[in-house]
Amino acid sequence: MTGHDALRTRPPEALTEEEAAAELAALAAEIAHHDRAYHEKDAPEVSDAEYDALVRRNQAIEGRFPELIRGDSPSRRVGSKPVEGFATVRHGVPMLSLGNVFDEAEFAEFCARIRRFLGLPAEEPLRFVGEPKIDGLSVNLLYEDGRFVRGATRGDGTTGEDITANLRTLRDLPDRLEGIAPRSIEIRGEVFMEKAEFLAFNAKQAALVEEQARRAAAGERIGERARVFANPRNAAAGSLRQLDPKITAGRPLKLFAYAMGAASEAPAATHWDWLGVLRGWSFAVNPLSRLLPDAEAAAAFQAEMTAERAGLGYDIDGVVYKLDRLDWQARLGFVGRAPRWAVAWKFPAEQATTTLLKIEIQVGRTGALTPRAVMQPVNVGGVMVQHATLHNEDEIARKDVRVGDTVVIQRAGDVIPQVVSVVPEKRPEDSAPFAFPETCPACGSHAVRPPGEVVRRCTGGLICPAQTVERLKHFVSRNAMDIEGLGEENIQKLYDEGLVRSPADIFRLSRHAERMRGWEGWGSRSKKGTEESRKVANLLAAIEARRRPPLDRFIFALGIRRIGEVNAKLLARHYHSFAEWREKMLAARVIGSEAREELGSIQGIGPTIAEALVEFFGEERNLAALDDLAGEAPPEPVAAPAAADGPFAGKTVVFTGSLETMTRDEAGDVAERLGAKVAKSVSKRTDFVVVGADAGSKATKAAELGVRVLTEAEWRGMAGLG
Ligand SMILES: NC(=O)c1ccc[n+]([C@@H]2O[C@H](COP(=O)([O-])OP(=O)(O)OC[C@H]3O[C@@H](n4cnc5c(N)ncnc54)[C@H](O)[C@@H]3O)[C@@H](O)[C@H]2O)c1
Ligand SMILES: [Zn+2]
Repeated sequence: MTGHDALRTRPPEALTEEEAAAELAALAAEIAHHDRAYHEKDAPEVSDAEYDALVRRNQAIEGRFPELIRGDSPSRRVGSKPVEGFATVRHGVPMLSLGNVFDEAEFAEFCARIRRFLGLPAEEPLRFVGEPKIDGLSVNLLYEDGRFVRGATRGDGTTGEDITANLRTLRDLPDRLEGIAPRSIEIRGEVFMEKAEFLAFNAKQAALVEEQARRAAAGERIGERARVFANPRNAAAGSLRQLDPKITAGRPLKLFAYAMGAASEAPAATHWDWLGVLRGWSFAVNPLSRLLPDAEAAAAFQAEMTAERAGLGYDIDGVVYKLDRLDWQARLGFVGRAPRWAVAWKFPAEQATTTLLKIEIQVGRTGALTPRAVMQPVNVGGVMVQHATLHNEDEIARKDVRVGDTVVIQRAGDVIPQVVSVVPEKRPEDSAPFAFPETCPACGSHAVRPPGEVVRRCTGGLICPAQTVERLKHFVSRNAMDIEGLGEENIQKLYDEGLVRSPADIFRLSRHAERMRGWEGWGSRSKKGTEESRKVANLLAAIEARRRPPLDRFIFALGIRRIGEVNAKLLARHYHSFAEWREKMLAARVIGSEAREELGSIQGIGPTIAEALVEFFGEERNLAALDDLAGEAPPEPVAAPAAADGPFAGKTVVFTGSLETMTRDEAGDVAERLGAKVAKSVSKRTDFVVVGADAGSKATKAAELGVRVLTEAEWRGMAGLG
């Protein structure tokens, strides 16, 4: 705990003016940081409950020391600045935030303030409209002469991001207002994602992330990175703020309309009637919204929504209460960043304490080890919870979570429950810090964690059951062994039937031909001579055709971390035969060995790639599977690149400086394919030096030695890259 956190637990009355000023400064910085993470990056670092606690602490201190309120106080700001890449839109009327209340007493205070301001007697009932507060992204929709002309995010409240094209992809957004519409009107509402849609969408994103991680590990270049979102709100915001509206169109977004901004004429006198007008214009209005005759009805509605919350299709974090009379709203106006006439009555964060029974380690399809808490089942806000995420090894250490601990878990809008903290006073005496396993629970192979990465991974790629199917799919894929007819579905079937457990098994399938013909769709109930009855024969023939794979494809097919096609080629060309490669890799396991140095000296093979190879060969069981495979499908040595004719055939080329259109490794690969040798340093035997930006001494040396120097454009031209 930092000294600052310690201060925070003291009531504001107990602070000196100096302490209060210091804490306000720290809070301003911290809240601004979280605002950026949440609003600009859609990637919050703390839960909403934790964030709200900071905001309330700030309010409490400001309430006690009003003269210390800072110019950049979080109580004066809304959201965050629009991000770059979007045009900005100035809202006709600012889009603000909402004040919060957490219980009946605070709600009563809110009502009392309204009465005081309007000079209403205590008997005068306050009529409200209650609307579930969906956790989404508010948008401002401008209609002119009944046509949708522009849509924007809230941004910092005054200016937002222009997301018109993205909004047009929403099915819930009418392009035209039917019937009579004002000349100009701003309509406001919430864009959100339903829970089930969010889960399905995020699962797809998670698979994409894994896939990209695997491809990146294999040395492939990845375009835009996929990401998983912390909650539906961030997913909706991230989806809506895409520079490419086609991406938005593919996301399951919904819209509920609920407010009015600037308008050339007022279409209603009460908020409730206004919702009716919106419905008439065929906007979706939340059907749970309700007209509440007085504060007691509001409190009853709050209780009702608290009970119904868990069963709703979308996340809500409270209920918004708006004074129904628009003339009163106009008189009340705004204070700071929120209207005086509306408030968000938030639900308490859904937390519960229970006992941690076990920390389970799950192995993902790419070998990632992820920890999961198994707990004594407990009711959290109406839902029974037994599992919670522990994120990763570092998180467990940071929170010092131990088996047997009493833990606080939370479902604060987030769909996957999290372990927030442990209750140290309740820790059993004999407890020990959790030791994250260094072997894979699925296969027993070493699990390693490369420096700088948070994820520990199983190295038993070829034998780990958790990874087998994915590995096998990669093994047979087009750029690897390229076995026709052995797609993902068939691999899965062969795996499920127990016929294929390792790559070598594929080459032993002919032994099971009879059995395979018995499977439905594989030739059983089909007439002789049909496509289906030939399926098994075709498949076995396709496998036979790959029994002597070229070494580079063979190496790539193994799915070793960081060994993509390019690196596999480099290795195959360098070591020439399988036997040589295997022997040198085994020898390279020793740090400082000659073989290790040789590996490191190959142009294009850096230390992380060398490390990945050594890791793979360091696992005895990988070696057994590899030898088994090489016995069934012995790889063909790779001939030195054909000395084609052309400007680079048989020449020695050096690349220096940074190229704009490709990495040096990629350029080297191209040059080799054209029959050139790629060298690292310039000598008299060098034929060409290709110079990129910031080229250093090599360019100078080339000039001294009279070696021909090429610009990147000249090199591309000569290499036929256009
Ligand atoms: N975890 C973090 O790091 C982090 C950071 C910043 C903000 N937050 C969260 O964001 C929220 C605070 O941000 P805020 O300024 O948007 O305020 P707010 O969420 O308290 O209230 C304003 C917002 O409520 C939404 N809303 C939903 N239904 C509505 C309805 N029927 N009528 C009117 N508005 C409705 C609108 O989007 C509006 O902009 C809090 O929930 C906070 O916890 C979290
Ligand atoms: Zn494993």
